[in-house]
Amino acid sequence: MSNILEKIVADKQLEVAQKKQAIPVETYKDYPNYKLERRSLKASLLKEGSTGIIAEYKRKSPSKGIINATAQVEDVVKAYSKAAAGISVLTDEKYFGGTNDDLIAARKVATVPLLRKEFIVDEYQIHEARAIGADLILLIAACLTPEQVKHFASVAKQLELEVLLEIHDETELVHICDEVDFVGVNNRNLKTFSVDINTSLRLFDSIPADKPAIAESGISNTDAILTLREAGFKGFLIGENFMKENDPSFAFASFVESLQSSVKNE
Ligand SMILES: O=C(O)c1ccccc1NCC(=O)[C@H](O)[C@H](O)COP(=O)(O)O
Repeated sequence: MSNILEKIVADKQLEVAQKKQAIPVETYKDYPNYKLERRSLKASLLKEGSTGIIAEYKRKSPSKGIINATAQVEDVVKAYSKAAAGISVLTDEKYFGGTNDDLIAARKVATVPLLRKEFIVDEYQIHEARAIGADLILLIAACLTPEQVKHFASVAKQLELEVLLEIHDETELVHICDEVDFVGVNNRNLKTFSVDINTSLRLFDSIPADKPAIAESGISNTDAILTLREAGFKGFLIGENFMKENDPSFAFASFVESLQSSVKNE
């Protein structure tokens, strides 16, 4: 595990232990969003004409510090909903400046599936994800054993949540199991924070054909999407490229317009 992941995971374990005392897991069934019907990212990604973009609401990050301290979650999520296949909302507060309330607010206005972007280290957080209104969860291979991935993914399935498994390199391919719906390749090296979409391109052939592949991080132009799409990727997780602008909604809309016109001219 990289140093940053080790720190995040250690903090998360502590946070979850405290939360379990404060909010018993059984109480999550009473949350209004627990009862909502779930949306499928798989259906949305595979829909004819999908942009494949999973647009992320991200205030800050370990690699960049503050990215956007003013954009309101409802405004951004409403704009993303117009053309994204899905929306990712970070709920980690310490490192990413997110909260569960961001996801709850996003659920009120989103019309596409919502990914709870969180460092899941305990099945408690999967029940919490459903309670706040997520449609899918992220499992990060670098923080979990293959057995934990299998177990957490089956808990998610019981709760009707889809599962995105994230890998960073070849050594993490062993974490792929039947219970995960998508395999994401994160292009960010967590030791150096450098991003390189060649990581996705290199790993694509090792991803089982029945799991839509999602390229994550460091996507900053439409050419990258065209290259990744050509290689076979169905999804493109993009955060900073939109959130670094004063108006992420406008940045997203312009990006989509440029993507659609390059597709027409192909
Ligand atoms: O973004 C970071 O600095 C980071 C550091 C350590 C662990 C995870 C991190 N990012 C999480 C993500 O996966 C990204 O937010 C997501 O893929 C979007 O990436 P980007 O488009 O580069 O903002």
